[in-house]
Amino acid sequence: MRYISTRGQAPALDFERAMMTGLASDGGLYVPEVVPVMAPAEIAALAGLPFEEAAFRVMRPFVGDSFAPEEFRRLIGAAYAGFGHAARVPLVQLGPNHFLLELFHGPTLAFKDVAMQLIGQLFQASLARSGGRITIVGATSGDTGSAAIEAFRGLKGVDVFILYPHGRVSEVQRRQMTTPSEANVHALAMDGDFDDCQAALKAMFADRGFAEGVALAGVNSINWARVLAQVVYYFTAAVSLGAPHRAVSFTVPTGNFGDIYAGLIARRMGLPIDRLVIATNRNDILHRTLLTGEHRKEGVTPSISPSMDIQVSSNFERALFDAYGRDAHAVTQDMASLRAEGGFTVGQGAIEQLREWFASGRASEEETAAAIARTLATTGELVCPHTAVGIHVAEPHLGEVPMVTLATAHPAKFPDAVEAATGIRPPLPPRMADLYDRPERVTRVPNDLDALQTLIRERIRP
Ligand SMILES: Cc1ncc(COP(=O)(O)O)c(C=O)c1O
Ligand SMILES: N[C@@H](CCOP(=O)(O)O)C(=O)O
Repeated sequence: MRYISTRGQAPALDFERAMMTGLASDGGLYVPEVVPVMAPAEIAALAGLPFEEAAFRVMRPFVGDSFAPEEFRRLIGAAYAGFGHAARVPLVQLGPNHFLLELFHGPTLAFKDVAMQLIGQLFQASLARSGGRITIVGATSGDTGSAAIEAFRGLKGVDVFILYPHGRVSEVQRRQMTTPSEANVHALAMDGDFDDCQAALKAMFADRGFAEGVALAGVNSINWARVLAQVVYYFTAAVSLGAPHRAVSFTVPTGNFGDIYAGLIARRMGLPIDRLVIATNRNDILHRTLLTGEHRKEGVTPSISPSMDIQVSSNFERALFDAYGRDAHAVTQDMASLRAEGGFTVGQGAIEQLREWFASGRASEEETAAAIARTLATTGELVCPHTAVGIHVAEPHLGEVPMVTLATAHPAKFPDAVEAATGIRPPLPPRMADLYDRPERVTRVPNDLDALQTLIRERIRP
């Protein structure tokens, strides 16, 4: 299995090298040259399997020779052993044909753990083979950072630097990133918003001297392995609702577009997904793009679903590449316009294709809060604000086909928003009960590439 860049200039790589490389050297994102298809019988055979075995079967064709089957099985087992639910990603019924897919039973209480725990295992296995060391730099609006720190804290041969927008993550998210005491963890509170953090990260990859000098690695969803691990739960959820004999729809709270792109891959692999609905908060560039065909960023506006306060959605590039019929030149031009002019018009054929693949909607702040309150009143479920965005957007699509809304974080990560909407302050799980007592360790950093690179060079350990 080979991976190619959406910009067409970087060398094609195998799974392991694409994973360890992160962003392609031409600035593009790696995608599989060919998406493997699962036959209906293979999909049906996933029913009733433990999550780990289903994960192995869904991901295995993408991995090629990078990991031997038994090693890959063992790494998957280790990744999910610490999840707090036997099903790993359980489905909960909200209404007659509406289900929540709870993706927050991992160690840091957000869906990012599902992929990050696996990536941690895969990176360790790869580094043990090569004997190398790496510098992970991640950009986060709150959840990727804590998941990455949890997956890589204390590991030999790895330093992990996390850039988060100062003052724009929840207190729980911040403390999850600033309280780990391991010397290889570096929480950096940057002036700016998430888009600035992600732009700084991409600029570090573009500076090949820096990237090679520090052995830069990325664990955001720019990394194909992140997307791949997220494909799995579309299969497990759909199969438990009757796929492949019956189609299932999904609504996905969306920011950086990694999670919903994983859904597109699942559909392309043969999973009968009817609607794939993008749910955005007030930072609604993706919804506007589908409505108007204009992909134009406005400033990021803080919201009560802060992890989705994103206007430059990295993985949209992967969807565009596919929508343009894999025309790397068209993607490269659009990305240049996004950088230079703040936006571009999606080509006519491509926008029609995207509208065929995705539906979309947005939730205002009031609608998000109302969805939290309404869900509690009608179902007894307390949901996080990101999940509430999904529920609000999913509701008009409810009908004959079962709808699965992705519950992307635990409500206790966002206690202020949940309490404001319901009067209930969700408690942290007992293992995190002392989070507010642990000392914090964080460095304030400017939005300045040179300063960031200097700090990283000085901090990395041999
Ligand atoms: C809790 C939560 N929900 C939804 C999202 C959106 O996911 P994605 O970036 O894959 O679109 C994120 C992060 O972006 C998140 O942390
Ligand atoms: N919401 C994310 C933003 C980064 O997303 P990623 O999937 O590209 O890592 C976060 O919580 O950091």
